[in-house]
Amino acid sequence: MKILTAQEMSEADRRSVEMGVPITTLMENAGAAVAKFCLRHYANEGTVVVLCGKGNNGGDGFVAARHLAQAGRTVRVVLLGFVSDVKGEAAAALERTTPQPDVEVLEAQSEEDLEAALDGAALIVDAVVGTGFKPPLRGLALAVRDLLAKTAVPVVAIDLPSGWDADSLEQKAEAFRADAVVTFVAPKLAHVFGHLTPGKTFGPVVVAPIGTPEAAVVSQTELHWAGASKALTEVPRDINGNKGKFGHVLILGGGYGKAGAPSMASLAALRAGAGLVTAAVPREILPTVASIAPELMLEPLGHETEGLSLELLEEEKLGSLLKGIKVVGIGPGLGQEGTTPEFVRGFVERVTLPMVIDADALNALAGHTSLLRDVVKKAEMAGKPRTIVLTPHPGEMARLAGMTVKEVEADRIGLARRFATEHGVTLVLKGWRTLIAHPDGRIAVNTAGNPAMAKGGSGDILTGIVTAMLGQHPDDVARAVESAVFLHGLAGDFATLVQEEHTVLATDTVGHLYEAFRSRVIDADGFTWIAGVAANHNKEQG
Ligand SMILES: NC(=O)C1=CN([C@@H]2O[C@H](COP(=O)(O)OP(=O)(O)OC[C@H]3O[C@@H](n4cnc5c(N)ncnc54)[C@H](O)[C@@H]3O)[C@@H](O)[C@H]2O)[C@H](O)CC1
Ligand SMILES: [K+]
Repeated sequence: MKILTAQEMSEADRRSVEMGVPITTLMENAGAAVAKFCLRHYANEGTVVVLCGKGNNGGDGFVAARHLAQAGRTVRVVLLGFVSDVKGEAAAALERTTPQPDVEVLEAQSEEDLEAALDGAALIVDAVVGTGFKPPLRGLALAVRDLLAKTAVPVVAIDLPSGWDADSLEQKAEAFRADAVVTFVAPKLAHVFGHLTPGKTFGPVVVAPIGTPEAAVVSQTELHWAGASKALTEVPRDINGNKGKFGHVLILGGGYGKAGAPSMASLAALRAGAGLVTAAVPREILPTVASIAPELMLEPLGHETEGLSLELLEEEKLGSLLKGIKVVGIGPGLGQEGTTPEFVRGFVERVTLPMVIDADALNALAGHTSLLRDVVKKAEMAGKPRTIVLTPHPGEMARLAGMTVKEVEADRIGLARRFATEHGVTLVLKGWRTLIAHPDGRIAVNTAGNPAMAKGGSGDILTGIVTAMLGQHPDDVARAVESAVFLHGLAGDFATLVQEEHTVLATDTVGHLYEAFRSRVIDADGFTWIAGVAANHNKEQG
């Protein structure tokens, strides 16, 4: 699903009208969608107060109010201003709403009016201002913001929490509080990158289709939202499939005191559907790694203190290590001792299997990234394109790109895109809103996951999941990687529903992977949950 700027959204509306879908229809569908969301998720009795501005966001609010009243809810529309000031489409929507005997319309002129209007509300719908917001927030809207901050009544925002700039990557103090957001057609930048409360992830953000023709939605940014692909998680495993068909994964890593990393990557690969998983680790830690799961197979590598032997790169030895392997995950716990970095570079050069490169294997490539470009080019010329996925955190990215972490964080999108296109690789830049940059320049943004996952081991788990997904879907690299990243985040979100962010361990997320695979981001009403999907599923099941 594309991610749009406010400008692109208004162009989509304009094109939509040209293509024969009038604003009236869009507004009717938008308001109906909001009502549907409220009825399903805030089904409690009690008055719904719909706070409306005078623009089209308010128009959506009038339509929502009508549907809520028709569904039997007590509805109070509170207009910030006079009915006579409402013009155009919004006025028409208000006219379609006011014949409803059950909809009370109040014209609020003061803070006192607002306070009285909110009295006894069981649910508040924020339709004060949407994409038409021009900062700074002014007039009565300021008073509304302060009242919402004080009350515990749930708030559902239409399109955007009022006062939030659709293009802003950072939430400003201006914006209203919201517990859920229903937006339309496609997420805007703020829905994907924004924090509602600084440092805090926030509840459901859903995208409702409102009849805008697909062709009307054009995005220049090449940014899209990375959900788990239904095609990859919903389709049952081939009934005739055997373990070979689902990919034999090799996790190569580990070192003295670093048995945990390859263990966790292997465990995650097993849980993410790989047919077979082999961990190739230094002989000394082999028994420890083996103990993570009896399903795991093991291959001993040489002594770790001198680093991995370059002899392993000899054709015969490599051939025997990689026999039957479909995809390699290299790096977790590998260390940088002695010859190891040189081994990694030789491995990347010689092994043409799809490969996920993480941790110390990434560090081995710092200062040698031209190697990536060269092997990718060479393979392309030979007509056998390579699949290389790098999974750096910002520190590893900084080393790879030869810059500081601060510089990486200042332009994550630009840097990820440049690196991926220049080197012909898929780059998973981890952190708040992990980015997946594809070699063709497209970028997917992951919205699943939470601060519980900012812990050691998380990256190893991700490497295992990405490797396993690639092993199962080697011809669908982009979707396999995006799905893996999303599933990992979602598993973390499910974990925090039963534990606290402080207590969740990386291995705990593996135990919740099944819930991530099971969950659907598109609900029964056709809404796409770009945030809050775990909480929704948990509620439905509970
Ligand atoms: N395809 C779609 O997504 C559709 C979206 N719709 C909805 O329309 C709004 C955008 O409507 P627009 O009329 O352009 O603007 P707003 O209603 O968001 O804002 C105008 C309104 O707000 C007041 N205002 C502006 N800035 C401020 C401020 N700083 N402080 C206080 N008040 C402010 C202004 O005075 C006006 O009264 C979009 O978000 C969707 O919700 C349509 O339904 C069509 C389809
Ligand atoms: K709003």
